[in-house]
Amino acid sequence: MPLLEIKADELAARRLRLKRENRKLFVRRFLVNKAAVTGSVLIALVAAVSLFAPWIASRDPYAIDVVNRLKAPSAVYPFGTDNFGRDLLTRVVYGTRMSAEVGFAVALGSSAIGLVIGLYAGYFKWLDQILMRVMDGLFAFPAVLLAIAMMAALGPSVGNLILCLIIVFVPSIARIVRSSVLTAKETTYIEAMHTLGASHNRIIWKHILPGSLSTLIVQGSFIFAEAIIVEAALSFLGAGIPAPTPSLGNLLSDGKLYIYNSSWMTLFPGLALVLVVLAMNLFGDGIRDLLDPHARRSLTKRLVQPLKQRPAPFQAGSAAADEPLLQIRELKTQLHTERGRVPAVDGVSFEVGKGEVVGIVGESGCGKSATAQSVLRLFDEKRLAEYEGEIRYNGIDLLKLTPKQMRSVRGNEISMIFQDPLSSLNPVHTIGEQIVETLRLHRPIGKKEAWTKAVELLRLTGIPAPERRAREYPHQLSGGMRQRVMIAIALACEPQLLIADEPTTALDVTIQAQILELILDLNRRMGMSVMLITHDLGVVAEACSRVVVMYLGQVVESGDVRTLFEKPLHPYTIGLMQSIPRLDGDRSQELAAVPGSVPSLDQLPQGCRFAPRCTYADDKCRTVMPELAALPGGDTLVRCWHAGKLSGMEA
Ligand SMILES: Nc1ncnc2c1ncn2[C@@H]1O[C@H](COP(=O)(O)OP(=O)(O)OP(=O)(O)O)[C@@H](O)[C@H]1O
Repeated sequence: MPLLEIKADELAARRLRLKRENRKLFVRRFLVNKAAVTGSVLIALVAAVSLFAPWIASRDPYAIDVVNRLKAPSAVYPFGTDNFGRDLLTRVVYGTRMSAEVGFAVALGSSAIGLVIGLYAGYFKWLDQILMRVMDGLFAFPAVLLAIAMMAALGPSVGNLILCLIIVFVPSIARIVRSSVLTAKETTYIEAMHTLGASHNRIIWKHILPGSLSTLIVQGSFIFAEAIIVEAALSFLGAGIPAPTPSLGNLLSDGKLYIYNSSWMTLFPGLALVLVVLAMNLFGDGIRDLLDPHARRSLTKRLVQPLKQRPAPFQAGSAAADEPLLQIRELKTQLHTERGRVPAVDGVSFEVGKGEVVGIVGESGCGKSATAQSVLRLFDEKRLAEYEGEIRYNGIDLLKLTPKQMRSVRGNEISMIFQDPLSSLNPVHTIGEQIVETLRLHRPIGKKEAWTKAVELLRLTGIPAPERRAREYPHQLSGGMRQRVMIAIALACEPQLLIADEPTTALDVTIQAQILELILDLNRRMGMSVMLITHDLGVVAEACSRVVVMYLGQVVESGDVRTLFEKPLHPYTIGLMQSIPRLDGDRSQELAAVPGSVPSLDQLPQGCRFAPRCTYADDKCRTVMPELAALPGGDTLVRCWHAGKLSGMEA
């Protein structure tokens, strides 16, 4: 039976039904949001006035009629006339249209430019320094003052006004978008997208942008309102739209001299200004609530066009059948941190065979995750990390691949799952969309087929009602379910190697056992190799055939699980084993923990790294670093001067 069973017709019908339900739900939520409804009604009114201006006000907005100057509102002139006898209703209608056009153009222009600047400045640190300093410079000037200065230089015209206002408002959009990018960048789901092989541009536009959209739309609508106010202020001061073109600012400016005797000249343009600004502000507030990613449904799909680009394919090598799938040789990963250059991984060597489960153990900070991240080259190679050594995957050294080739390895050949499934999933995309994304990133398949596969993958990982779950967002699922989803995403492209970095740590005990069983079951059924990173030696004993014990960036002991657990040779492994609670142990006795704690990487001891915590340490240990080597007649590799002596002792 094929792994992913397809029931396309049934799924398509359900999908259509769910789409309709989503739409209905959005409309219902919109209708109960008073601010959004009132704002939208007012905007519709302004839009109608702007579009149908010639029909609403049939008089010529420029026609001077001195005989009828300064006429009070009446049946003939509902808003009265101005100092040139022009019909004020007509001028307010055309003025509103002009102001709305300026507001719309400025909101659109500044949002588009500010969005691009904010996205790239937030994502690339080096660009941030340049772009944000320029933005800060512009932001330091009060909006009106900056606009006046630019208009004075360019000269008054509608086009120049729009250009100046776009420049004035770009910094506020850029700053807001940038800060939402900085927050998004911290989340593990963006890291997870790197592990799945997504390019920077794809991550920015597909995964970070949706999270910034609600902020952008809200801010855009406020800028619409603010641009109209600044336009009015500039025109009022004679530095905006040149007279006699009607704009709300010009009308207020015209009325200021007659405010005491002909107050209608300022009253009606003033009311129109309040109406437009209020409409945009109410709309912005309402939309902010509706677009909250935790409350909304499938809006992102409509707002974001999927990007089509795919990473260049990685030509998998063909290692001999008996050769290990992954061979790590003398891997060194130096990280440039605030504490200086530190060796997070320091000469690590081990192998993962085809279909094998290898455990990596050690206390927190021993370099387990750093080793895993190095295999997928997840550290930023421009600023943070330098790699040395070899990481041979199917005979090909991953350290020699280009970034593009590396992207096609991640999520495709080698997948990774993390300990916190919630932060590894994108909150603004449904579960199904995220699996489809991974599939389409590496496989030339259509959306429909990818969706069917996504549902089957969810079924494979034991998620009940997978069709419904695929439509849900990460926050709607329990921790165990989310980890199953992460596994489904990791398995989407049927990788040959799964790196599971403490996949059960964030889950409760019964769920931990289920997730572990699921990983092992998939390993057995799909023949997929697994690199299992854990603190839990019990899990290693149960699940792995070989184990690698790490301490301070180095392998201190590695070998066959049974042999190593029966006769651990390194004092650190012995310490770790003694700290495991035993059912047959004496419960009145405290569990022995390894004394002391893992030192920081910038304070590495001389000689054996474990010496300061080791009860067997002597002068030689404290001065000369032991090599990782097997004892005569043994297979287990150990890095200890006293291993020979310890091999004769009981653990
Ligand atoms: N991005 C990073 N920047 C700076 N230092 C880092 C980074 N990632 C890891 N390190 C450092 O590398 C060392 C090893 O960390 P690593 O996360 O690999 O440990 P670990 O054994 O996986 O621990 P844990 O079980 O807590 O995840 C630590 O000293 C850590 O501070």
